[in-house]
Amino acid sequence: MSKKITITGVEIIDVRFPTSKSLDGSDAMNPDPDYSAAYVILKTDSDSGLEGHGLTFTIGRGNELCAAAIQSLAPLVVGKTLESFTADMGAFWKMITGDSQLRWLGPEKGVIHLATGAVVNAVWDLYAKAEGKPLWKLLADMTPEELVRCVDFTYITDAVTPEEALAMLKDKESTKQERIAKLKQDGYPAYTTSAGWLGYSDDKMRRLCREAKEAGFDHMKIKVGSDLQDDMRRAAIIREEIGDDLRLMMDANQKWDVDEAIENMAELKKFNPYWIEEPTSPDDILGHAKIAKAIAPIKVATGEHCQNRVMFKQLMQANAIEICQIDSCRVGGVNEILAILFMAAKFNIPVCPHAGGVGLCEYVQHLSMIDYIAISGSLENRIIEFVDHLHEHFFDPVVIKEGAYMPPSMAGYSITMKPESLAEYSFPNGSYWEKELSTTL
Ligand SMILES: C[C@H](O)[C@@H](O)[C@@H](O)[C@H](O)C(=O)O
Ligand SMILES: [Mg+2]
Repeated sequence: MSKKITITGVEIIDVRFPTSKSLDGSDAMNPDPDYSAAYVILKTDSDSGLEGHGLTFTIGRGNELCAAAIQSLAPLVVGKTLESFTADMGAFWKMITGDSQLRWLGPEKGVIHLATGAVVNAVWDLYAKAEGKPLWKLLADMTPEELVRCVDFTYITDAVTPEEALAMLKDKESTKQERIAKLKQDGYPAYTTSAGWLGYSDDKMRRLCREAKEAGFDHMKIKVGSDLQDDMRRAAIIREEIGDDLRLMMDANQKWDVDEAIENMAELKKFNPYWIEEPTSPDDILGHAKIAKAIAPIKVATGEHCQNRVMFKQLMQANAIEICQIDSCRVGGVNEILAILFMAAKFNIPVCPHAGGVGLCEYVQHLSMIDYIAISGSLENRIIEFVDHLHEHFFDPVVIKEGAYMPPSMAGYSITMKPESLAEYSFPNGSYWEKELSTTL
């Protein structure tokens, strides 16, 4: 970085896509999601017009609360230089989450933390753009010491210490380039949820299963949790389409009580599910542990609603999760994700990020790649979720080849949306919503 870059302002846009109309993204708990983003643009004084973009994902109503919380965080970054942050990214994160009056709203959970995710990710996007590198490469080029310094270890040193994290990174340092070469060659394995949304008709589900298989996917996920008999019927159809060899995952989106989850999985096990995702409340650590014990060898997966690293720590310590589903903007952005990746590597738990939303595929590919390159060093049982919705709105959309994510090459965090998309889908005054709301009034 040559000249210092000052953040001069924050633009916040409430963007909503009407996915509930096609039932894309529908599940047992969320029957009508409108994939939405509280979107942030960090404006700067750079000569080349550099901006940092970030978003946090919601499913529609309430997106304005996240936008308002981002507004509350804005004074913490406006008027500061990017260099003052990148000199110590761990300190930057502590500053953003440490404002005592705003911290009262969490701490580190709920709307304020979703907003933190958007702002922190926008700073990382700006950093990566200023360095001319995709985010995964920016992180991969850091020394072990630099990467460890990005993390706030507060509340997790009983699970992993900075010294242990450093040792993990040093252990993988000499073989990093081999893994980068492998990613460029074969990509990072993915699974698809696109066929499995609950609101889809049987015919559509069958067609999408066939298409996914032809596209090279060998893992698929379906939604369960509305009605057991219907879950069994749909699982049977999917197995008929994909055969016995492909891995099938199930996602209950928090629908069940603990014992109900155990009972229902005793029935659904005949379809040989690889994992059951969010079987119950995301806050019920002991409940997850009970389920995991009862339904083994079916694995318990969770994380898309796990609010911070402290909850992940407890899930891991209690043997309550076997698949860690990080979410790029539910927790406080890249820094906190790194903390979770260190813990997952320590506990030997595969990380399979959550990406069912808008922009989440674009984000999480970078996170899984840095996990493979520098932290866990492994692809074993690791797959990134892929959903085939709304990629056309991004400048640097994901590239999937033969069921795998190819490493992005454009500078930044791949999350920059096209201005015309922002204009059309901003709520409620974008051209799409003006028209839609005037006809529904
Ligand atoms: C409402 C959303 O589409 C969820 O169903 C989705 O995030 C899902 O849980 C997933 O695992 O992708
Ligand atoms: Mg899910």
